[in-house]
Formats: sequence, structure tokens, C-alpha cells
Amino acid sequence: MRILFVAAEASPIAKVGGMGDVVGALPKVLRKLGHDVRIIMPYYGFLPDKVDIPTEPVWWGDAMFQKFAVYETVLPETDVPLYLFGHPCFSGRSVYGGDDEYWRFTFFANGAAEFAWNYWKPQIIHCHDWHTGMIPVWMSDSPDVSTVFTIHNLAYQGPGREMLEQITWCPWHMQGDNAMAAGLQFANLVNTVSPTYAEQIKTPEYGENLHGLLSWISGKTRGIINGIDTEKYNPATDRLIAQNFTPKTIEKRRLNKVRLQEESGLEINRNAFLIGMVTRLVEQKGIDLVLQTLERFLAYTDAQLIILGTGDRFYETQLWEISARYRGRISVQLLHNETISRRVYSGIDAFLMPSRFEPCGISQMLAMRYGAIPIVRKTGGLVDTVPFFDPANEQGLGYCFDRYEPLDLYTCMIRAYEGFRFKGAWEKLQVRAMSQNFSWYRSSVEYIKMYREVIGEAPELTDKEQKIIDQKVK
Ligand SMILES: Nc1ncnc2c1ncn2[C@@H]1O[C@H](COP(=O)(O)OP(=O)(O)O[C@H]2O[C@H](CO)[C@@H](O)[C@H](O)[C@H]2O)[C@@H](O)[C@H]1O
Repeated sequence: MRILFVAAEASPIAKVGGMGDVVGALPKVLRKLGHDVRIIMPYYGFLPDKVDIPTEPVWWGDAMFQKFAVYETVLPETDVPLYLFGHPCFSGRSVYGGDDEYWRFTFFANGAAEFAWNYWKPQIIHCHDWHTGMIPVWMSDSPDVSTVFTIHNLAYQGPGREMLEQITWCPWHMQGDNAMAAGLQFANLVNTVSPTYAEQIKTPEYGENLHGLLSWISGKTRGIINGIDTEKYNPATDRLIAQNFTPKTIEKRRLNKVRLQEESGLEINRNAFLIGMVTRLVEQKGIDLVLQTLERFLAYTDAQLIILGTGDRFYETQLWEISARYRGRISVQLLHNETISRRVYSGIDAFLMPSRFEPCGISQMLAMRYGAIPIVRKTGGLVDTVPFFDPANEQGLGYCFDRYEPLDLYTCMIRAYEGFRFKGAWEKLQVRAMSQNFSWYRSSVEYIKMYREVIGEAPELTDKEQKIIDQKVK
């Protein structure tokens, strides 16, 4: 199949959060399975530092009364062709933000549609989040191009209908109050990134005002759990961490904890319960719950906390302030940094993710891959990836709580803290978490079925695909 991914992020060169992980990893796996998958994303000002880009474009196009250039390169460390949509409006140093954000990404979506009509015509355009929401609308008049739309974050819905009508072409039959809603209505198939979240978004609590529409389109909506890039994120070979280890040599992992304590200004203490977060600092991630719980938890225990994240200034300031009061016990690093993130995952004992909502969550899977035990709220993809730990039967992978309440989080953290004291049982739990298979090969099965369905083929895997997947998902 010929598939074009259109997205604002692609790891490792332009990643803000989990969408970048998905767009950077899934095409690689689909290509290994024999499909011609390519990516188009904006040519951000920082990209020349990260990837070789030819000076000559492969194509010039027009959209929204502007000319743009498309450059062709390859996503680093893969064989995935990457097209970069070049226009001065993307020459800034950050992916999101700025007064022209809505205009800029709608222009990108329009340019990507032109590209697909005129330069490289795929059978399927795989759209990601509101930035690409208008593409299914425009493609609804092109029966030879089908569209799949993936919801990574329903909270961001893009420009409203009125603005869309002012800046771009909205056909008379277009419905939907904003770019996200338009994409949901017009895409041939829709998916979100976990089965639980696919159900939750049909309710007012999680639907971000689109629950009515999402219930209406539930017949064409799927929930497909994300994977992680298990080649890149492999504690046995990762060169960015202090000490490599495997489930069989888990004792070696301890060195990573000590190094992390040294590097982040925490007291060096092998026995302290070290909790970590690697996250965007936004409301979704439950930072307010952490702020309400933390001091009490620190008073009761000798635990330590490391937070790596950037985001809302309010949370950044609060966390910075609290870390100044608990020197040696809390380390807050207001950065986006891939190397530090892996050193955190490989050194902490437990990974904290008390999300208000969570479409899937990739960080908890990365944490488990590196032997850190998740403490999570039972919501969205966290339900599907972190079964609760039952010490009596030695089952499950993490500590979970239900209600979005400080007391519930507190109790859950205390349970984890107490669990950590039983070193033997904790190590077994770590080994179990590390031995899970979160590979994209597993999740690619559902994507392939969805792609086949959308172009009218039987949604089954070929023998060749099945064989490759069986080899990878042992
Ligand atoms: N400061 C920092 N430094 C370095 N790395 C950092 C970082 N902050 C975050 N990251 C990295 O960004 C990624 C975060 O991915 P998540 O899926 O957990 O959440 P996010 O909300 O961004 O994604 C959204 O999209 C994804 C993809 O579909 C869904 O899984 C998720 O539920 C949805 O909210 C992880 O790879 C993490 O390591």
C-alpha cells in the first residue's frame, strides 16, 4: 500500500510529545512489512541542525495564495522518505505557538493535499490531529485517495469554522465546528490510540465537547494502542544511559540510579525511593494533583522526586519553587532533552503519571521498558497498558488509582513506597515490566487491517506480513 503520513511532528528530528514518537516509529515498521510509507511535515527552522536537507526543492506548489517548496530527505536512522514543506512561516525555532499557529498549520495541510494530488499520490493519507483535519474534507472529492484520521489529543481542536472559511477553501457540504471536528466527520476511518480512550471520548467527561459527534461516528472509529520503538529504546544497547542492563542483569541497573542522583543534585542514596516524571507540564498530566500531594508524601517518606518537563509557566514556577525548598530530595529540570529522559527512565524506581486523561501514553511504556514501575491513574491507555500489581498472585505491572483526587494519589504512592521495601518482589516486578512486548509490530497489525479496510480490501494480513510480525513479537 502507498501511505502518506501528514503530521506536525516526527521523532527524532521534531518531537514535542507522543505524536512525534508515533510518526517517527510506525512508518519504519510498516515499510519493513513491505509498504511504501512516506511522511510530509513542516520544514522547521531548527531542522538543518538535525538532518541533511538538499538545497534544491523537488517540487513547488501553491496553496492559500502562497507559494511553497517541498524538499526531500530521509528520516534519520530509517529508510522512510521525508518531505519537508518549506515556507518562511515555519522558519521559527519551535514547533507550536505563535499568533499564526492556526493559519500556519492549515496552510501546511492545504499544501500537503496539493502535494498528494500533484506530486506523490498515495492510496491513503494518514492524518494526525487537528493540524491535518481539513485534509479529509478536501479529499472527500477524490475517490482514489482514502483518509485515516488519528486522534492523539482531543483537547486541541484547531481553528473554528468561521476562521477556516476566511482563510481556506471550505466546500459547501463541509460540516464541523473546527478543524478537528471536520477531520473526524470526513475521514473514511478514524482511530484513537487506545481502546479505553476510544470508549471514553464518547462521554461528556472526556469528549471535549465533541462527544456527540464521536458517538455518532463510533461505527468508523477504532482504538489502537500505541507501541514504542523497541530498537531505539533498548536498555541493553542504549548508549545514552550510564550502564546497560537486561532483565537477566537487572542488578546492574542500580548504577543508573546513583548516576542520576549525582547528575541531578539529589542526595546519593541507593535505598531512597526515587520517583520520576518525564512529561509536558500541562493540565492533562495531573501536575496539580502532584503539587497537592507532594509535600505530605515527602514528610511521611524518605522518597525523592525528579521531574523533567516543560510546559505551562504556572506549573514550571510552582515546581521550581518547591524544588528550591527540598534541595537534595526534589530535582526539577525545565528542559526538553532526550538524553536526560533516558537517564531518568533507566535510573528511577517508579514512574509517576497521574493523568487527568490519557489517550494512550508512551512514557509509561518507555519507563517499563527501562525497569521503572508505573504509578498511574486508571484512565485511557493507562488502563490498557498498566494492569494493577497484585503481589499475592505476582501479576500486574504497576500501581493504579481511580479517582482524580489528591488523597487517592497519595494512598497509591504510599502503596508503591511500601512495595519498594520488599526488594525481592520489587525486582521481580521490574523484570516482568521489562519483559513486556510493547513493540510497534504488535500494534501495526491493527493499522494494516484498518488501511486495507479503508481502501476496500479484506482486512487481513498477508502470510509475509504475518511471518515478519511473528518473528518480531515473540
Ligand atoms: N521534557 C522532556 N524531555 C524529553 N522527552 C520528553 C519530555 N517530555 C515528554 N517527553 C517525551 O515525549 C513523549 C510523551 O509521550 P506521551 O504519549 O506519554 O504523551 P503526550 O501527551 O505528549 O502524547 C499524546 O499523543 C500520544 C501519541 O499518540 C499519546 O500516547 C498520548 O496519550 C497523548 O497525550 C515520551 O516519549 C516522553 O519521553
